[in-house]
Amino acid sequence: FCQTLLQTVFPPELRFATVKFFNRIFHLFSSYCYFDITEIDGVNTNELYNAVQLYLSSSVSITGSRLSLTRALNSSGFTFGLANNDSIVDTFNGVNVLWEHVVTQRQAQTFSWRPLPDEKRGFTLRIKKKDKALILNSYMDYIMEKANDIRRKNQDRLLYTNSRGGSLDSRGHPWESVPFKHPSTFDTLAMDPEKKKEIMEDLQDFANGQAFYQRRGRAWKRGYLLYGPPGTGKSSMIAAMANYLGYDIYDLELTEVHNNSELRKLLMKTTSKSIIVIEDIDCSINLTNRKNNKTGSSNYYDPVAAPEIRGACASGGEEGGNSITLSGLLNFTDGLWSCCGSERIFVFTTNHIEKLDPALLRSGRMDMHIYMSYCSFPALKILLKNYLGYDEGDLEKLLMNALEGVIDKAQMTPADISEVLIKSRRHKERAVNELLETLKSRAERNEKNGVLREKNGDQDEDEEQEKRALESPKQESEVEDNCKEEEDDEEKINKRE
Ligand SMILES: Nc1ncnc2c1ncn2[C@@H]1O[C@H](COP(=O)(O)OP(=O)(O)OP(=O)(O)O)[C@@H](O)[C@H]1O
Ligand SMILES: [Mg+2]
Repeated sequence: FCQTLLQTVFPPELRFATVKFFNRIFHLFSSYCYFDITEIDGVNTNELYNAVQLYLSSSVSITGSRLSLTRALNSSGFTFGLANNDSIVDTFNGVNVLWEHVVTQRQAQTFSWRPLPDEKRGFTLRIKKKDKALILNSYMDYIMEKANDIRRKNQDRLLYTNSRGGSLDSRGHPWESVPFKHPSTFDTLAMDPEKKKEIMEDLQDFANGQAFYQRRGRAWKRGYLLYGPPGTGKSSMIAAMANYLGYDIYDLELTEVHNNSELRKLLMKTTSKSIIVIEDIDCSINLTNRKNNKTGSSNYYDPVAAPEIRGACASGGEEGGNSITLSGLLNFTDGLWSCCGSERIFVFTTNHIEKLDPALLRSGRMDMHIYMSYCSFPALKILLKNYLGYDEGDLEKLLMNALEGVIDKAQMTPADISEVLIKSRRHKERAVNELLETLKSRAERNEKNGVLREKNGDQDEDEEQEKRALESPKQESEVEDNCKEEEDDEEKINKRE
């Protein structure tokens, strides 16, 4: 009766104002203040929410009595979390704070551009008012840092892809991710040890170079262009880089990106400490620069990607403005947008460096051009060690000399060679002999082809010629390097192989 009376006597506005008033009074006398960290902030995913979740997972696992336990698909580890509406006390600089995980059901969905999750999740942080300044100044930074560390250490790194096209998931992410478990490392990568060392040092310099980049007013990013025939380890190199630095990989499928602004959005949603990869860039560039496409396909042309690209060309005309342009791509890597995060590595791969637009190759765009060559003798030694366990002195000198004599002429890729070795890895000696035979026959065939070519005169798609074509952009940038001449020891940038 009283309630009905109240409702009739007090109009809703007045009731609302009364509640607000009492809330005010309560907060005035309360010694605590509260911070809500919701999972979704308007339309964007709140990075802080994920960080808090991860940060708390370490302390929750020890002290919590009711935990949520999750394991991402294909992941090798579990993540503890605070159960719904549960709370935990954390201590920072001697100050106690209380975290509560608040989960409420979302009301029936009103109209929205994209579906929102059914549950509204968030953390509430309760701290004493007197500790507010102390905590906010450093606690949040501490949490972000700690969460990143935990993720890199405990969890698998992630491989992101934009295969969904332009659509976003219910949490507003354009990227889909899976745990990244590629076993390739710099130890397993067969290539010239000196070149390998140079790349590893370059990566290390980059990762430790925050102050260097800051002081020189450069965005903290680095670009690598990997080029060479298929099966020479370009993708393996990217995996090795990610494993070496502990970075996530964003594998950008350009054929799924419809226009420049979509490309920008994708970039904005990448996190720092990541490698952004565009494979087979020559195929993707042809997507819009169709004038350059007249050269047609060649023996390295990716047969899987080809129909897709042709389809994309047919649907998205360059005049319609509905496709990515080269300048859009360059802005992506180099323009103002490329620094909307930090500590990022861009890696482009191509089988045909000569097909790339010079604008992509000019100095400063891709800091290092790395030629992934056919298997050389030092690289072969690494493969023999990795596949058969043979060390430097284990094989007879005569055999090693024979291998050394044919390896360059055979022009076999590390992928070809590992195929031979893996086939008879149970019988090591047989494997080496088979390899020698294969190398010899390949070398012979190449020599014969070479003679044939001299007779025909017009075989333009051969590796020798390609190599020469590959040299030219390199030399060009070397000249630019000399012009720049910043005599600084730290400046190991712009080294070319
Ligand atoms: N340099 C290398 N060291 C060790 N293994 C290699 C190397 N190159 C190739 N391989 C082996 O060959 C396989 C294919 O290599 P990878 O995918 O890295 O070649 P790629 O250069 O990316 O080729 P594509 O141009 O076709 O993409 C790998 O799984 C790896 O086992
Ligand atoms: Mg590859």
